[in-house]
Order: sequence, then C-alpha cells, then structure tokens
Amino acid sequence: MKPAGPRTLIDKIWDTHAITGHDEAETLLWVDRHLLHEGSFHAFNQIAAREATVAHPELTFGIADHYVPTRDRESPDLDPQIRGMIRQLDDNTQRHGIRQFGLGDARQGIVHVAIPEQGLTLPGLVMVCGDSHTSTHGAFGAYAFGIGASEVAHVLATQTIWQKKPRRMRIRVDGELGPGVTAKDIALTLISRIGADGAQGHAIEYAGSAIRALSMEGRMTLCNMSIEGGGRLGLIAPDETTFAWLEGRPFAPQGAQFAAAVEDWRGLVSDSDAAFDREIVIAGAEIAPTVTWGTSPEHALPIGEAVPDPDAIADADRAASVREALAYMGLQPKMKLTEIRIDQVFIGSCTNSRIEDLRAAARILDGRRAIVPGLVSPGSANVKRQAEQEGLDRIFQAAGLSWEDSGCSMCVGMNGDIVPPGHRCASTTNRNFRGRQGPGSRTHIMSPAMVAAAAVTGHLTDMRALLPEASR
Ligand SMILES: CC(C)[C@H](C(=O)O)[C@@H](O)C(=O)O
Ligand code: SF4
Repeated sequence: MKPAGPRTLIDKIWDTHAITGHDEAETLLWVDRHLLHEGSFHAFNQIAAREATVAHPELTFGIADHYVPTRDRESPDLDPQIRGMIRQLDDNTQRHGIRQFGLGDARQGIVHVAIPEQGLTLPGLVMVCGDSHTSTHGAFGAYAFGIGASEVAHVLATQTIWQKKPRRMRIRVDGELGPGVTAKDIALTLISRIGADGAQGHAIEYAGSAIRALSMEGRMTLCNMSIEGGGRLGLIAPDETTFAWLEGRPFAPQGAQFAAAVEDWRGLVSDSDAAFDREIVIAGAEIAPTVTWGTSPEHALPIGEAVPDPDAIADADRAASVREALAYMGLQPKMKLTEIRIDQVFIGSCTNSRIEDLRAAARILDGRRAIVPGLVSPGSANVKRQAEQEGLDRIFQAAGLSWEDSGCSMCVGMNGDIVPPGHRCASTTNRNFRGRQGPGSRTHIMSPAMVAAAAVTGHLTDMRALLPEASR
C-alpha cells in the first residue's frame, strides 16, 4: 500500500515491506536477508524446542566471525569452547540447509564486511542480524538493523519481524572534508555533538555533498556507527558510487537484470519535500581528525584539543561521569590529547577493516616503524588477499605490526585477542566501553590513519603531520 504524500527513503522501504499492522503500534515486516553469526545458537535452540523449521533458508546466510581465531586457525590446540561456538554454527546452518561462509571459506570475514562484498547487501532490502552493527548495510540504501536472540528465532521461523516504526532523522554533512578527515571522524564528531543516545528511536538518513563524496567503504563506516549515536539504523540513498561497487558481485543481479535493478534503485531517494522528524546539519570543513578520550563514543574530541576538566563542568551529573571516565582511563584533566601515550594498536573490526582503511593506515606506516606492538586483522579473507596483492601486508610487517586473519578479534576479545588490564590501545573499532577489549582495557577509538600515526609515535597524534607534504 502506498500512502499519499511525499515520503522519505525510510518510509518507502518500510511501505514495500509492511505486511500488516499499524504505524502507531507494531508492523510486521518482510525480511529479505537474515544474517547469522555464532551468537545465533540461542535462536536455533529456541526453534528446536518448538520443533519449528527455518522458513526461508535461501534468504538466510551464516558466517563465523565473533569467535574465530586470527592466527593458527587449523591448530589442534584451539580453545575447545571457541571451537564449540564455531562448530555449533556449522551444525545449525547445515541442518537447516542454510548457506554458510565458515572458518575455512574463502569468503569468510566479519559479517558486515564479507556479506556486502558478496553482493548480498542491495538497495531497498530489509536486512536483519542478531548484531547491533547491522546498520552498516544501510550504506547501500538497505533498511538494516540489529535484532535480539528471540527475534532471530522469529525471523528464522517466519522470515518476518514485528517493528515499531522509528522516527526519521536526517543528518546532512555539506561541503568538503579536509585532508585526512574520514567517515570515522564524521561519525565521532556527530556522536560527540548529539550524545550516545542522541538518535534514540530514530532511523537516520545521511545526506549532503560530503556524504555523496564518500566511497562505499566510508559509507559503511558511518552507517556502522549510527548505533553508537543511539540510532535504530542509518542509511544512505544509493547512487552511482553504490551501483559501480555492486556490479559484478557474485550474488548481485547480473547483466540485463543488473541494469533493470539499477533503474528501480534510482527511485530509492527521499522525495524532495518529504518531512523528517529531526534534522541536523554539519559543515564538513569543521570536522577534524577525532579521537575518544573516555568510555563512551560520545567522549570524542578533535585531536588538537585537551582532555576535559570535570571541575569546569557546571552540570554535577555530567562532571561526575567525566571524572569516572578519566579515572578509568588513567588520564589527567586538561592534558593534551596528543600527550596520551599508548601501549598497543589494533586495526580491524566491522567499522574500519576494509581495503581502503588498510591503505590509509599503510600510507602512514610506509617506511616507518611502530614503537608499540599491534595487530592488523583485515575484515575478510577477500580484503586480506587484496591487501597482500597490493603489498600492504609487507608494509604492516615491516613496521612491526602483526598481520593476521579476519574476524571480530580485538574489537570485542571473544576469540582471545585482548588488551591486558590497564593497557591503552589506539583502535579503529567502534566501542570504547569499559573493558570492551578485555577486562581493565582502555580504548581510544579513531580512524585507521590516526591509529597508524599513534603506532609510530607511541602517543595520540595528528596524522596530518605525517602525511606527505603535497597532500596536507
Ligand atoms: C556479540 C554481538 C551480539 C555484539 C553486538 O550486538 O553488537 C557485538 O558484535 C558488539 O559489537 O558488541
Ligand atoms: S567487529 Fe566488533 S563491532 Fe563489529 S560485529 Fe564484531 S564485535 Fe561487533
């Protein structure tokens, strides 16, 4: 049913997937793609207990990422618990005839990196996964969001999901980004302004010339972090950049079908007079390379600034929370961000482990040595192969960083890759919560080039100072 009046892209996708229900209450939506990782075992247990079957195994895709080892994958000494998590996904997908990109598969990788690579993420689809960062797929103009374990069971059994319609927020980033400023910096700047719950209850559409100018990799980074600003999801209307990226991907429509699909996809834009519940505008030129200093992604500042001083904050609750964050992070009020020394670095995660991310880090590391240890985990087996063809692995290794296999790895530490207690890590990930990278770990999040710059200096550093003069 197509309601009258101008509609946003969010409404358009919603309307074509609504089966029954009311916008004011809950609506049953059709799900075009359901993605599973190792955490899906709860849901499989639930459907087994009800003797239910998987309604549409052909629309369901499994991939092992959260627990997979980044080194010695075939080792017989693999932690039995980790092996068990991976085997469970193998068994559950096999039993139900679900396609899986498992540990040894050439297409394996972090679900939000490897699934788009296969052309499974397409404009206009509704996509779900039992993982909050499913918003990443919104980069292609898909309506993609994370769901909980019992919802995973519901989708397995019915290929549908009940949803309350989110409010619509548009975030426009206009103008040009400065040298070295990336999608990660847009995301951190935005979250620092609206707060970690600023977009709560909203689906976000990113628009504006700075967003249009982003590559697909950059768009994925930005949509990925919509969740850290409290959004339900984030998406970007598909355009020529999207179509060019998708053409020829294994699961994308091929040949004449692709051309026909592109014609349809061109209609996936918000009508020019469509109303949003909230609108935010940021000037691209205002955004600087940004880092987090605290224990929430909203604790982010441009690299040229200093750690906040809780004594200077009037609001008592906010002052107390800043004080606690600084205590956990082991930082002094008012110290310059560039004075923060780090113990190690991590380049990886569904936020920033794509080929463009690795190129940006390698560009800074080329010909230099890291003075702290670090791990580079490419986002997928495909990214790893491409990076090796380009010689990026040699740059990372020559700089002293270890180059390993793909998975969630040190983003969350479930596979055993952790930051030791009290250690400080400059990381390309999306969450700097207490203990996120291991009990007692301290995380500073930033772009891949900023992590590379921190690796070579041993402290948080403005990467622009390390760029070749011509590109500054
Ligand atoms: C383990 C998984 C369910 C979780 C998520 O939902 O995001 C993880 O990917 C994370 O990033 O914290
Ligand atoms: S890489 Fe990190 S953020 Fe992404 S899905 Fe894995 S654990 Fe979650």
